[in-house]
Amino acid sequence: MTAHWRNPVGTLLGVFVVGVAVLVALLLIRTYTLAETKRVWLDKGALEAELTQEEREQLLEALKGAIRIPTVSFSETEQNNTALAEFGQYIRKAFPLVFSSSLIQHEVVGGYSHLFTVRGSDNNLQPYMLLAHFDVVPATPEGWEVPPFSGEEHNGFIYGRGTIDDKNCVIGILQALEFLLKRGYKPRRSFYIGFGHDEEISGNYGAMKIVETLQSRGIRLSYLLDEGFAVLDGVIHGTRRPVALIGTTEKGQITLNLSVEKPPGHSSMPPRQTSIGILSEAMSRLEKNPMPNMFGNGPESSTFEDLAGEFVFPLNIVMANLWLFSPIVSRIMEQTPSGNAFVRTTTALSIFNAGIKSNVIPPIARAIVNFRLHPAHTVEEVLNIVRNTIMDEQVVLSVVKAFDPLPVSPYDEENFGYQTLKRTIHHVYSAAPVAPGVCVGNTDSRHFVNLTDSIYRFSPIVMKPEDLSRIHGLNERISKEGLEAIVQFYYQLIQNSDSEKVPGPHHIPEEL
Ligand SMILES: CCCCCCCC/C=C\CCCCCCCC(=O)NCC(=O)O
Ligand SMILES: [Zn+2]
Ligand SMILES: [Zn+2]
Repeated sequence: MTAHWRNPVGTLLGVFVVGVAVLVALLLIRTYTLAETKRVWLDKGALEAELTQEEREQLLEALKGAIRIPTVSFSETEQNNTALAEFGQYIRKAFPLVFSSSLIQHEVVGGYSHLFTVRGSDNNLQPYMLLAHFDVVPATPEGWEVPPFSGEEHNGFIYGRGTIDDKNCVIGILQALEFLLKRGYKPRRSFYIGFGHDEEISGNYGAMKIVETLQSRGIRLSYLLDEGFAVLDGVIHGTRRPVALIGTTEKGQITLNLSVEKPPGHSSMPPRQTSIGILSEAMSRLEKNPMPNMFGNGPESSTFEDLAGEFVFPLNIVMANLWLFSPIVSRIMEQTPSGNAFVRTTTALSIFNAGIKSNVIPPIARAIVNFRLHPAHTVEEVLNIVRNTIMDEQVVLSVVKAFDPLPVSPYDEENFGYQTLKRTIHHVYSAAPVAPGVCVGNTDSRHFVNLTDSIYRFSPIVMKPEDLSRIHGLNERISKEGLEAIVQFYYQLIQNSDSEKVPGPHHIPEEL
């Protein structure tokens, strides 16, 4: 037996090797234990919508007609009101059974928004709500393969502003309900449908008025589903198959106005710095000094832990052991715009206006910066960081809009809304694994926090990496199959929501 003090290096090496072996064993045990507990369970959904060819055509035309109505929200104060009113007339014609059913009460709220009350047979079941919006952000033809308000079909896709955000959901919900009514469906659980007309600017005159209407009637909701995340195919690097993220919370927001005022004058005798130069430097400092990486300080960690088993080796080990690997993961995440949005408060310089004439020193320069707050940040904290980054008294800050990150909705096995969504996603999207996540964009659902604690942001669409830039960007589109899947999803969700029990892995679905 060799005395250890005679060979200390060998002893140290032996201890090191054993230590590494133990660590790897622990990592593997945790990885596969976590994966096992998150095993996807299959569940037969409710009755499928077996669409006839004529119904398929009807659905396509319904979306195309909706896209052709330019319901644009140009700015916080300017909308195409004529188009908003026209859209209301359009859906009345396109969905006659919905608008004539004795089970459904329809109201116009806030001038242009729509509220449907669908009466169920069992008053003991707490109602739920499906939310969407039909206003869209502006789009000019430059860069589009087809004109953005033509609704044209191209290579199996319908193109147009609103095909992802969010007229696809408006039409999908109405078409699913129209088909259900056509097949004699009568709901057990009452539900509400809300379509906002100003989501892209505030929701203050649409969604907020819907909230006030429901609150005045003493309504509490079992759960609420709005637009948001999606079935992500290849978006999360390293996942073996499409994964569905349900937004159980959403980031906060600050829309900040920055301005610099300086005396005007002749451009032939310019000052050392004009208002444009001063403001440009301030904006550049904000852009060059991103907010701190907060990965691991919010609910985003549970997204990856829940999905650990869906990652390829060795990422599955990494994601199951974020206690050890989160510094590496957070660095990788911040390399893409979508991943970066997941790990920090983002800073977007979105508007810059200045100057009145080429030979006049600009009297004022104005800009807008749009921040989306990570769940671990507050409005006050971010404004302090902004002030300390700009460090220039000449730059005047004024907050246009601000709200803290939203509360995290429950997503445990006992929550009816989350589990019913999960069950429906599994059925319609070939058992895609489901995980909770922080929705990086904002939605009208944030106004409903006093009506339910179970608010979920999920659009029933499949998104690939190249689709993310289509949202508010160029060539927004949806495939014909994708549109049918949307109808299928809501058709199933409405039926699944009739259950009085929280669906579990072995739940026997109700037959229509
Ligand atoms: C692990 C990294 C995952 C990152 C996944 C990002 C996937 C993004 C998928 C969908 C985009 C979310 C958009 C949410 C809806 C936004 C609606 C809207 O435009 N609201 C107005 C606004 O936010 O200003
Ligand atoms: Zn939008
Ligand atoms: Zn939207």
